[in-house]
Amino acid sequence: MITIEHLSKRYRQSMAVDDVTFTAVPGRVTGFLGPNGAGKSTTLRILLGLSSATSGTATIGGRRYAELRDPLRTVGAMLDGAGAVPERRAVDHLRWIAQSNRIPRSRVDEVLGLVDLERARSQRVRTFSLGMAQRLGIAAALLGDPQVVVLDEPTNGLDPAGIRWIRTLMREFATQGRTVLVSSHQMAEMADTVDDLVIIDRGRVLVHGTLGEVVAGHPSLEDAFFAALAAGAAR
Ligand SMILES: Nc1ncnc2c1ncn2[C@@H]1O[C@H](COP(=O)(O)OP(=O)(O)OP(=O)(O)O)[C@@H](O)[C@H]1O
Repeated sequence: MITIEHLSKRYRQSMAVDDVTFTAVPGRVTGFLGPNGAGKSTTLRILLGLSSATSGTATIGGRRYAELRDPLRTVGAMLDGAGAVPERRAVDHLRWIAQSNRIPRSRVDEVLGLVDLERARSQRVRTFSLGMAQRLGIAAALLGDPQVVVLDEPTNGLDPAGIRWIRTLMREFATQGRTVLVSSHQMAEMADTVDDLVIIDRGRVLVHGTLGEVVAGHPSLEDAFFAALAAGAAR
């Protein structure tokens, strides 16, 4: 379970994240939806120990990232695509992460299979298409077989087949009882993918509920989203 409580992050005069509170629970896909600059990545970076909070907490299973005994086996994350050295071969990228986290080498072959990259395993990352790089990023996130999966805009730049693949994968994770938190600014994709939804704008949570609750009373998620943004701006 992911718990964000009264989380704030100030950059000089502006609040990138402003008193954000929500949870993402096991067995469900939680969408984190907001326009550019809303504070999604900042929240996720704090959750993953890559940035510090000004105040409040972000925990995974009740612990801050820095307090996790075995982080990669607890939470798998993909931020900014593969995040691999371009000259490295895909398999070596994964082996390096596995080795530095005491994960058996055999798991590298397993995750390459899970993301359907076996045939590209010896290819250098710089030759990868965007979709392949996203798959490699997901493979790295899955190395520790974590119960919590965090994906920051995983479908950015993907073709419809890639989007469908990621959607199916997230659904599988949830069915397996994992907690899935996925950020996006694409509404159609969220409407097809998530169980629960958090809408954020200008660092503040505007709506948090099940997809049905958020859309209720609106013709579509897109309408609900813009209504939430307008109501937030008027506050
Ligand atoms: N290192 C930084 N220094 C100063 N301001 C920052 C920094 N990182 C983010 N910000 C600001 O914080 C706000 C939130 O940014 P963030 O990247 O979290 O948004 P986002 O919702 O992930 O947007 P996007 O969909 O464009 O990725 C923005 O106004 C951004 O300019």
